[in-house]
Amino acid sequence: MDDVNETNLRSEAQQTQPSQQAQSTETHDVYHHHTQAAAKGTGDNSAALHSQTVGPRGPILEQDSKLHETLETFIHSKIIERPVHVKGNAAFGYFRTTHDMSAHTKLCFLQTPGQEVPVAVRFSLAGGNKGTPDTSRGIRGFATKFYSEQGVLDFIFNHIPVFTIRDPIRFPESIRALSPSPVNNLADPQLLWSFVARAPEMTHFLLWLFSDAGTVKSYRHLSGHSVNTYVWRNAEGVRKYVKYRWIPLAGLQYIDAVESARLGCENPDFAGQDLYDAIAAGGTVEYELCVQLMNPDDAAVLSYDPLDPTKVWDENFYPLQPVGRLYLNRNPDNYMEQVEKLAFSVSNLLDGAELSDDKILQGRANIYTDSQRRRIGPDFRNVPVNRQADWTPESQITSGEGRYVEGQLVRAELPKTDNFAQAGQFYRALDAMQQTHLVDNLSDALSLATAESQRVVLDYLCQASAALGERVESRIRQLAGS
Ligand code: HEM
Repeated sequence: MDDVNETNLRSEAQQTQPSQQAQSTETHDVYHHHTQAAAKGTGDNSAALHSQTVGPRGPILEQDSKLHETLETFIHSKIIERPVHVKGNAAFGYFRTTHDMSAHTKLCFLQTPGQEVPVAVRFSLAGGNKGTPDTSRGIRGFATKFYSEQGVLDFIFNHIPVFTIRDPIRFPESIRALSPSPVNNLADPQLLWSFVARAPEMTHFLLWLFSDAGTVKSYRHLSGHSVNTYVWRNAEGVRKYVKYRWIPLAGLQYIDAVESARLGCENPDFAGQDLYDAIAAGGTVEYELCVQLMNPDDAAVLSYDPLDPTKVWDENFYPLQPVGRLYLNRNPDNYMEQVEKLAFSVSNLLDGAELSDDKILQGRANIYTDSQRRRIGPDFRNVPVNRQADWTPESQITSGEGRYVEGQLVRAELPKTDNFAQAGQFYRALDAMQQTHLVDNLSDALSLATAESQRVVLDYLCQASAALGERVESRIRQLAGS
């Protein structure tokens, strides 16, 4: 199995022969063996193996271990779902460095243009379940595993640049707000809006979500944002803040609410199918990796905190710098082993890449592997696609080695919150049609909230942009009258 999966992960330059690839599709469970055996029959289509019975009409014997193994193997063929990002699709390929990043980071595969590492990427829907339409409004995940000579590095990104909250202790509450009712498993707008009313920091995220950026048709046309601020450390030990971004080379594309609903009915797996078909037809799906770099001292002079994931960094001051390109050119051939068991963690780091003090990022540091121990089992690192069979706790790269930190233990908000300025900038930067889509989408959803939640959320919108707040309020009045 090890050899087989090693084969699947090699970069394009080292692609395997078709016969080897076919071999990798074989799963060695008893169930599969039986169906294969039946299929090979010469004209006799009866089952290759029967349950052991007393006479041909039964009863079945409890001692029939062949039957037992067959059924027992079947019930273990599924694993526990991820707690979030349940629905997803993956592809394999490689990353090629285009720019020497050694001035900023020791990351082993970013030292020389032309360096290549194999990668696995999983795109996902952050919310919903395995039946949720790919085109429905929501956040898409974009997770990448780089298999370098020094070990594995994971990027676990979302498709919009800002997050809902800035303290991880609110994560369960925020996910419950975006989930169906625990009472009847049906959509309950009060869950979302009562949370938003208690989370002014979510205003920026809300505008992104209800703009057309919240409805995506294809994984080949979306960005990936690190959202969180990470750290790069160079050979001299100098640390810089870094935000990463994947830019789709086929261009960024969003759809509006009408097309989202139409495509969702047509094919709930629209984006997954589109990705699979593009690669199966011999195509390559490509993204450019860019970074924004910041001197940590800038935090003192900025109006916002660069460790706050509800904020973006102004590209005029922190320009996007190209790093390399991602090429996806191979579909998985075993969904369970290569997609469901993919185990990403922000703590899969390499020398030169660290976590910052961004509280959301720190809150994520251990929870991914906790989830994987539960859903895959304690041996999740030994699953070939995760390529960490030699991993030990000592081999883990921990962040900030040697850094001096001092302060009082507190449970406190960041000193600079600035919840509304960037939300207003986002609205003003949209063209007239996009502004109208945002107003309509937001009004339709907010009109279902209680009067009190509406009042509070409208106040947040007005603080972001008086024009936006007024348009949403008047549209809600219109909807109530119609
Ligand atoms: C406190 C904040 C967060 C917590 C507690 C959290 C927790 C989790 C957990 C437990 C999983 C499932 C892991 C697994 O079973 O394999 C997950 C998956 C994921 N998370 Fe987060 N998360 C947080 C914030 C974020 C942020 C800010 C992003 C993006 C920037 C993000 C992106 C993802 C993605 C893309 C996946 C799916 C990975 C895959 O394809 O397997 N999460 N998260």
